Amino acid sequence: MQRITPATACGLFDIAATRRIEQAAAAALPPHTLMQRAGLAVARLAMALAPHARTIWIACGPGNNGGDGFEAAAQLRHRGFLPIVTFAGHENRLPPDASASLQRARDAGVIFAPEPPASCELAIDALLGIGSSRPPEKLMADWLRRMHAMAAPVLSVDVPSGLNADTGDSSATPHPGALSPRFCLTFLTLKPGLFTAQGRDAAGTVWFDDLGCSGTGEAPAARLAGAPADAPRSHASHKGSYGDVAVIGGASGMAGAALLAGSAALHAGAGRVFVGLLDASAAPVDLAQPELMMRDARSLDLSGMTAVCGCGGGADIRAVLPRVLATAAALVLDADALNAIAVDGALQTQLASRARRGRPTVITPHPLEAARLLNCTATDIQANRLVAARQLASRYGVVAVLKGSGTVIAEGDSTPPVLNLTGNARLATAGTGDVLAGMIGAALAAQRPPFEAAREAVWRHGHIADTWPAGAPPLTAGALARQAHC
Ligand SMILES: NC(=O)C1=CN([C@@H]2O[C@H](COP(=O)(O)OP(=O)(O)OC[C@H]3O[C@@H](n4cnc5c(N)ncnc54)[C@H](O)[C@@H]3O)[C@@H](O)[C@H]2O)[C@@H](O)CC1
Ligand SMILES: [K+]
Repeated sequence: MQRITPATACGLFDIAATRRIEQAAAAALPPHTLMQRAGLAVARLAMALAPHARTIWIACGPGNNGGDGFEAAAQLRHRGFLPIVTFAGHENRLPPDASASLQRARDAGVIFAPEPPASCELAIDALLGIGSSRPPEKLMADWLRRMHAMAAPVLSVDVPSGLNADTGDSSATPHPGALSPRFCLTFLTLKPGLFTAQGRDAAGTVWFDDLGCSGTGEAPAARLAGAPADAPRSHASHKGSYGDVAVIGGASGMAGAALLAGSAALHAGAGRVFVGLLDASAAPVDLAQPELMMRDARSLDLSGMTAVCGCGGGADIRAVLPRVLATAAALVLDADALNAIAVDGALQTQLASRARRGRPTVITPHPLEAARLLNCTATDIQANRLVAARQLASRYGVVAVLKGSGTVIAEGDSTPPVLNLTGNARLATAGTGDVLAGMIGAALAAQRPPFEAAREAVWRHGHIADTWPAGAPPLTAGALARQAHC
């Protein structure tokens, strides 16, 4: 059993692949073995999470996920615990494995109750796993609501009930805000839906058990990003070794966004950083950051530079975009640049032509910006973030960074997208997106391949928030930018 952390780098498998892996594993083992292993693993984690629990409530559903719950109940009872099982199903319609486990729970003396206990020290959600086919209703929905209203930790078996294991969508399922601590023990494969959209909030800390069935010929649907390797600088390097970044943005009243991106690029290690402001009346120097070379946006020669375009650009960014798209050696497009491209077919054609000319581009939309670029709604984007990121990447010939809980980084169709696990709600403050754009710009300027540049910068950006000291003042975008080297 392994706890998944932001440093974990491994493949994620969709439901169809997981089913094939499960069938192959079950065929190679004596009957009922997988479910016994799954139940034992649940019982072990339950005992570790609540070693002194008097009451453990296990809510079991009508399929094999419920079977894992019965099996865990039997194992816990054998070890002296007093699990209380509530069963939302019909005994005579259970699949064979689950039916055998129900009998084992009865034989072990497990208590079956018609109603959940009023309180417990641990609740185990074994209602629905990868066989969930519609939002939980009536009894199941009621039990889930009660479970998440309790202060006790919740341990989800395989998948939080009602969560789509492929997409992380659980918009119709009662998984209310962060009340109780959440854990999820998932089997055989790690599923992408545990790590993006509503998946992270619903699952909490994820544990993985391969049930002794390691090794698979299946192709992953996505991968976890994992921590980037350190990149030591050679002694003989100089500022030219790390490239030039030009931030283009900062229309009237919005210079701060461009300065934040510039500061982030600087602290992330760019050799030189120019800030080309769209507001011609802006101050000629940033006294707090004199390293930033302030220019008029229209005067910069971008042919040897990485441009970071759009931060605080407002409507004025439209006028400079044709030249930026045509001339920037490498490019990060954010915010207002993305909004301008979304409504302009000529700019879209120009963007797509960059890939054919061998000029790398990374785009960093949040879900609403992504929706504008794909001509759909933010709800559509959130319903399948992996697919949306892939569509962005292939339609525009770019590396797409779809921001949000479980940021997705996608590149074309040949590479599986990557899901990033760093970051937290501290980043939900103005300017943090500008900082990310600047960090990606610095990595591109240092000649990192675009997919790697995006993956590494996204990981580091979130890691700063994850390691921000608990008692320290709130994380601001300026402070985030100053930590961009971490
Ligand atoms: N078969 C095996 O040997 C193993 C199965 N495993 C477990 O089995 C799970 C998959 O089992 P199943 O394929 O039986 O699927 P589930 O147990 O996830 O659920 C399928 C059942 O729930 C019903 N259902 C779906 N959505 C519902 C809803 N909203 N309201 C009410 N009923 C609903 C379906 O009609 C079906 O009866 C995995 O997630 C995992 O927990 C693991 O124990 C590994 C081994
Ligand atoms: K479950």
